[in-house]
Amino acid sequence: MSTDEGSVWPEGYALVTLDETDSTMAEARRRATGLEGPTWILAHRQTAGHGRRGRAWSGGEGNLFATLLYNPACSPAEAARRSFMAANALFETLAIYTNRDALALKWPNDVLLNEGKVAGILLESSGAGPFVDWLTVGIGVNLAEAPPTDQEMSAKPVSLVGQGGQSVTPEEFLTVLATNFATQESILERLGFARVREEWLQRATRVGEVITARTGTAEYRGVFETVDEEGNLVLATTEGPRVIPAADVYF
Ligand SMILES: O=C(O)CCCC[C@@H]1SC[C@@H]2NC(=O)N[C@@H]21
Repeated sequence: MSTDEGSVWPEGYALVTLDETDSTMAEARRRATGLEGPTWILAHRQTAGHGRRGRAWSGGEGNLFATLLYNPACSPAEAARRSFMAANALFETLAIYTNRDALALKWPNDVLLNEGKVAGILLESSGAGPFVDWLTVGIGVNLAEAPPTDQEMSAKPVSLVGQGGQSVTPEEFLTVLATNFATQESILERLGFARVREEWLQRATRVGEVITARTGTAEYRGVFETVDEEGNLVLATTEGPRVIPAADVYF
């Protein structure tokens, strides 16, 4: 498939486009049983979009609401590291439509534009054994408008257009994003997670600076040392190094 702007849809990936759904995550879950191959689900509107930690994810038509459903044939821990690949793919895609120096990645899986949150990533998987049965990589990008928020956010929402970026349709954006994500899969296959991590760290914000990580039950403040081989946040705190698997980060 090729779009008006000339981008080519990646081989081996199916695309389902919906005018409206509750959430592309829920839509993917419903389609997981009969899954024949990697499938991107794109919706123009969501009535019950959600983000990490059960937060609502809203936004009007013109923004991107998409989920990739596939079986990566790996353990749950390896599946979870796909969020770094999604972040790298998002960074590369957004860099086509705006100044790449204004973009940065924020652990664990936000993309910042001029320090505001322009995109979020949500992973869900299923499987009782050593391998996942399926993985969903949900991606929301504020292409056209930043949703209003009354929730506590660690970075205020911004939109691509609102920050002076080019106007792009969700279809065109997803075509480039899907291609960039497929490239990340082949980097993982050929060079391993170490290479994905290296790319992510080059684009990460606040490495070497003092940040705060809130886990829901505890708060840690320290220097953002790195992200380890498992994708954990590593903070140097006054009590020594602290390895954090999941948290919200505040600057
Ligand atoms: O930053 C976050 O909390 C993650 C946001 C993920 C939002 C996307 S929009 C497409 C997909 N469908 C959903 O309901 N959520 C994800």
